[in-house]
Amino acid sequence: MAAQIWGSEKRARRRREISAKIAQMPELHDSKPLPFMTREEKIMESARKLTILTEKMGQIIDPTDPAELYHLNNEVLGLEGNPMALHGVMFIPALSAQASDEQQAKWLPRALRREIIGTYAQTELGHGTNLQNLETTATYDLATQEFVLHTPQITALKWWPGNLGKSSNYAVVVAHMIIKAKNYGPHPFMVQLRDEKTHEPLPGITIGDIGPKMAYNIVDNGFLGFNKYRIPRTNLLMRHTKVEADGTYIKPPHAKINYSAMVHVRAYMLTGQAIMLASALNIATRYSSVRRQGQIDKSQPEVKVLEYQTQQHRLFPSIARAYAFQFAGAETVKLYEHVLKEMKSGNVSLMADLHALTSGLKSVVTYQTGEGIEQARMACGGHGYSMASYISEIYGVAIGGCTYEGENMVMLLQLARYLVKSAALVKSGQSSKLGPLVAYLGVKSEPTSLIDRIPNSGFTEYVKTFQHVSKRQTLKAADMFFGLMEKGEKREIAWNKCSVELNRASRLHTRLFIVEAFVRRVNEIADIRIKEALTDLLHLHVNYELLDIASYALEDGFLSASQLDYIRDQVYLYLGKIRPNAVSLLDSWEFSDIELRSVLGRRDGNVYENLFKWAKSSPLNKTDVLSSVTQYLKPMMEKARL
Ligand SMILES: CCCCCCCCCCCCCCCCCC(=O)SCCNC(=O)CCNC(=O)[C@H](O)C(C)(C)COP(=O)(O)OP(=O)(O)OC[C@H]1O[C@@H](n2cnc3c(N)ncnc32)[C@H](O)[C@@H]1OP(=O)(O)O
Ligand SMILES: Cc1cc2nc3c(=O)[nH]c(=O)nc-3n(C[C@H](O)[C@H](O)[C@H](O)COP(=O)(O)OP(=O)(O)OC[C@H]3O[C@@H](n4cnc5c(N)ncnc54)[C@H](O)[C@@H]3O)c2cc1C
Repeated sequence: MAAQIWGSEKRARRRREISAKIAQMPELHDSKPLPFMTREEKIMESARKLTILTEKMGQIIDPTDPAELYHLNNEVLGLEGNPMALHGVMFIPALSAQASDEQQAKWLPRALRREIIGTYAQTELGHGTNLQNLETTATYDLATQEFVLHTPQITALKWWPGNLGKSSNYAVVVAHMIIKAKNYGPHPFMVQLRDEKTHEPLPGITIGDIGPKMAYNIVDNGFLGFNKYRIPRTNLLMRHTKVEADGTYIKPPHAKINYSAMVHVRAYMLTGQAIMLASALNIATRYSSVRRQGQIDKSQPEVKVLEYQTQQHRLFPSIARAYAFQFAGAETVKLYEHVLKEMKSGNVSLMADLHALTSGLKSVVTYQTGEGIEQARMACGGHGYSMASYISEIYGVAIGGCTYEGENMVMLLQLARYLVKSAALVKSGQSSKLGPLVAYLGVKSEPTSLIDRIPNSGFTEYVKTFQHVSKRQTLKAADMFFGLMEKGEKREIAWNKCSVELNRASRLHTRLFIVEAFVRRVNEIADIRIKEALTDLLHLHVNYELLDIASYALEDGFLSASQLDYIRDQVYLYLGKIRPNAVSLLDSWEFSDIELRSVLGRRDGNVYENLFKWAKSSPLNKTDVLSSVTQYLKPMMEKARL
């Protein structure tokens, strides 16, 4: 199963080897539980491990393999981030996709050797979503052949970029490019922020940390201001766009090609989210098979809480989602790598499809991951609320994904643009022009679902039902939009008035893609036992998801009330079937105890003893009487006694 999850037997084996090596290297372990450290201590601890890793990485992993790097990162540095998180996630990808060959030769080897640390600085205090209204300017000075970066007012301060505050000395900065008073829109520039020897900010740069966040606090998300700060013309990233010495602007082959670093993260973050969901579920499911509370049959001893159907219903559908996200994520990464290769050689024809797909997926996957992790926390009762479970940190980090790389509602609306265009093709009889991801919009569906009549259809009837609801909602939302425009409403006003319905269409379309990705993967599996276990999970997935969106299929009678009862029964049936495999389905992800950082989720199940040990190690327990008591509470009580 691990081979299915991680892509191949070799990958699964390599992960095991890497974990085993790390287990033997105490210098790479947390020196004490992270929840007991202050933010400064955590940042220091992370930097300590990061530098050891830089020295020893080659002994542990193949540093050119992103999957091995990611695993090493999760084991040693963990989810809370590290001082170079954005260096790998966005700075290097931005340079790789947007810098010319000459620029790459100059900067990439230095970045890869970690001679310099970089980040991606785009969002500002006043604007993150609406990139067209970013306020930082890069004005071309023809006389000196330099760009002058400037922060005209407080809202133009860069705000949020990870590791910008304290760690990075370079950044890819996105600013409006102005040449001879003409604004060419946001463009990426390579900018040195700090002196390479002293690490002091360079003159003209104001920089710092934005303060603690809900989670992810090892990362120094930062602010950055420019006071007429000059950089050479050749620091504009010039793979696709060029500015010549005389100020001539050569436009890129696609207007949004500069957005590629964002698309990169949107594509890669899906499997990252799947891992976080599976981690939280691994903790909750293991604990649920240790925790005994109450009896189902009063004549019997207390049961493991995992025996309760409500507990299974809370956890198992999310197990199925974690697998579904991992499989859909793997497909998306493959597509992304293909499109990136095409883009580099000038073929931009697939960019719109990739943008639509990743916009929908990042939104649905991050939202459902958040839901699943929160349910996992509640499934652990009181101990889930303790940082000893570590679920709250996983939750905090995961839900950051609902916001970063494009706020979820906004990204769903990006997909909706694509769906509405596709609907227009269907309505004008041009369905043959639909791309493969939306081809179903042009196919006539049956009047009713056959789900309960062809139970061994290999999920075909389920896929058809998802297609039906997605198609119907897309055409309905598009009709609403076109109808408003026909009545004389301006395009943007009409769009806003339909946006809830449009986003519903985007979610349904994306959920269909996820279901199909899961079906595709299960169909490919040769090993009978693995196929059987995943088929059970897929049964739970399609029935649970369909129940969740049933109103769309009931509205037009595509599903009947009795079919709904059938679907519900299937959910209960598969909860029971999955129960014996539940712990194994998560253990198959092979997270080590080092990586999970959870007392509740320990592999050996020795929870209570270790919870007590953990509590005793709380810094508050170093003394029996705290100074807050001697200074305030004790005098108060004494005064009251007088
Ligand atoms: C190996 C294992 C690995 C596992 C790895 C796991 C790694 C993950 C780790 C995660 C840690 C992450 C740390 C955090 C990083 C956060 C970094 C950030 O947030 S950085 C900051 C992130 N910030 C954000 O994400 C900001 C969000 N905002 C935006 O992206 C944009 O403003 C916008 C897209 C909303 C609109 O843009 P705007 O320019 O106003 O455009 P219009 O709306 O006017 O549409 C015009 C046309 O353009 C089209 N089009 C648009 N984009 C694209 C595209 N990319 N392409 C193609 N086309 C695109 C669009 O479809 C439309 O087409 P049509 O319909 O006309 O045909
Ligand atoms: C953990 C974290 C890490 C980050 N790292 C980076 C980084 O490394 N580099 C970087 O540059 N940035 C980074 N960001 C910033 C992030 O990319 C932005 O916060 C994000 O893109 C959302 O933009 P915003 O903050 O402007 O939200 P807003 O756009 O202000 O969103 C507020 C509300 O307005 C709604 N809204 C906005 N526009 C529309 C619209 N057109 N239609 C409908 N609703 C709309 C949204 O849906 C939301 O409900 C990070 C953020 C976080 C939380």
